[in-house]
Amino acid sequence: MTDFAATRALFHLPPGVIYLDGNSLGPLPRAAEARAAAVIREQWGERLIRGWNDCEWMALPTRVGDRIARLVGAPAGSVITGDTLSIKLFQALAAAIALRPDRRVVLSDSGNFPSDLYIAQSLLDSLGQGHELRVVAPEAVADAIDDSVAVTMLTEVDYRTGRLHDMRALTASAHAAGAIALWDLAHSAGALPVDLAGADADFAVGCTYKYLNGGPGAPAFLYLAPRHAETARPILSGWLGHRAPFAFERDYAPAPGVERMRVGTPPVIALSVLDAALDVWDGVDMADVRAASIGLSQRFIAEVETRCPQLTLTSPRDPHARGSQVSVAHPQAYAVMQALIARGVIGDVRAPDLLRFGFTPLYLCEEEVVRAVAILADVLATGSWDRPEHHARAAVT
Ligand SMILES: Cc1ncc(COP(=O)(O)O)c(C=O)c1O
Ligand SMILES: Nc1c(O)cccc1C(=O)C[C@H](N)C(=O)O
Repeated sequence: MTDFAATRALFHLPPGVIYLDGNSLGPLPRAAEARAAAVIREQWGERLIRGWNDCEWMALPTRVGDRIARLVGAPAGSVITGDTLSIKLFQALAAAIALRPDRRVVLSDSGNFPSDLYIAQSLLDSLGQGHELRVVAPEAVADAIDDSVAVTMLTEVDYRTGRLHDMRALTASAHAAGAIALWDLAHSAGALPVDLAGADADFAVGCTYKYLNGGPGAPAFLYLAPRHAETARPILSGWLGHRAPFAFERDYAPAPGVERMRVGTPPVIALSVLDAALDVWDGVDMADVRAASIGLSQRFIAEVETRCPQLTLTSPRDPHARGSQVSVAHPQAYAVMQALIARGVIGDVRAPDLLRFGFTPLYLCEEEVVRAVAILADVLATGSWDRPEHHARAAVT
């Protein structure tokens, strides 16, 4: 049984804050702070360039990848870390398309994160071979998979509503139609059990700054199914994806397995911080996390529906049909959220009208959820959100 009081003690949480935004940016694991200082002072500071060998910096992308693999149901040696999610998505999609050279359609849905759709469209345009990005409603994905589809490119958990796709069923449908299945796990990794191998996914990508608590801009990850490991073509063929980077050969030859999806120099400090952040997961059972997260989000919904008649639930009511976040609509969502944040309850908003809250049992308990909704109810009932300072828009939301 996971000891959530013990995991909570591993985080620095600012006093007076109830943090319901770990689905966007996880809080600081104490070990990450110590590791950052040690890597900067002792490794970079003292070892200088010798750190590449003495501190095994070059192995970080795979070593950290293996730790993430355990959390997303992937075998060791199938996950690489580095770059950003947008870059890893580009690489995975390009490699997936190349595995189906006779097909021209990439299928996605309108709930996908815009960056994924932008990246896909720009990649398809650059190929100049008449590829089409077909975007359907999330509920229409299953029926839209046919033998024109080269790749299904889906984000398992919708960033706005938390709606959860059935990864196993949709991957099976994609394969039955001869397509490749690519999954974005940005809102899944560390939020709920993911079984990439069991679902038979071909590619997956994800970020580590949300539920994996790797810090702002933390490196992304990419999963390559072992069956494609020797055939997938890395499109951003950087030198560190070469089979022998320090041979400095004129021509590119891919490294074995997922290592070919490396691009350039690993972000050593960021990967070290992420490595330390992942210590939190030692001894954590993802099934326990899921059960606790459902408990928190169900309690949140029940409290909101009892105390906040001004809000409308926009997430699936069935906890098994959503990830670890809940959104509710209010016409003045932005100002309401600013008023809430001013009272110490941090969530976020997504335009035009969604208040979004993430549930992270590693450091959040039910009493805080109840208290957060009491404050939200007060903000709504008193109209304290309707002050000029709460309407002033920040650049990043
Ligand atoms: C589903 C999804 N895909 C892609 C991204 C973009 O990731 P990044 O900005 O790290 O490249 C995000 C979040 O920003 C996301 O939620
Ligand atoms: N990646 C982000 C950033 O650099 C700044 C602010 C927010 C983010 C996010 O992660 C957005 C996020 N993917 C979302 O679910 O909306």
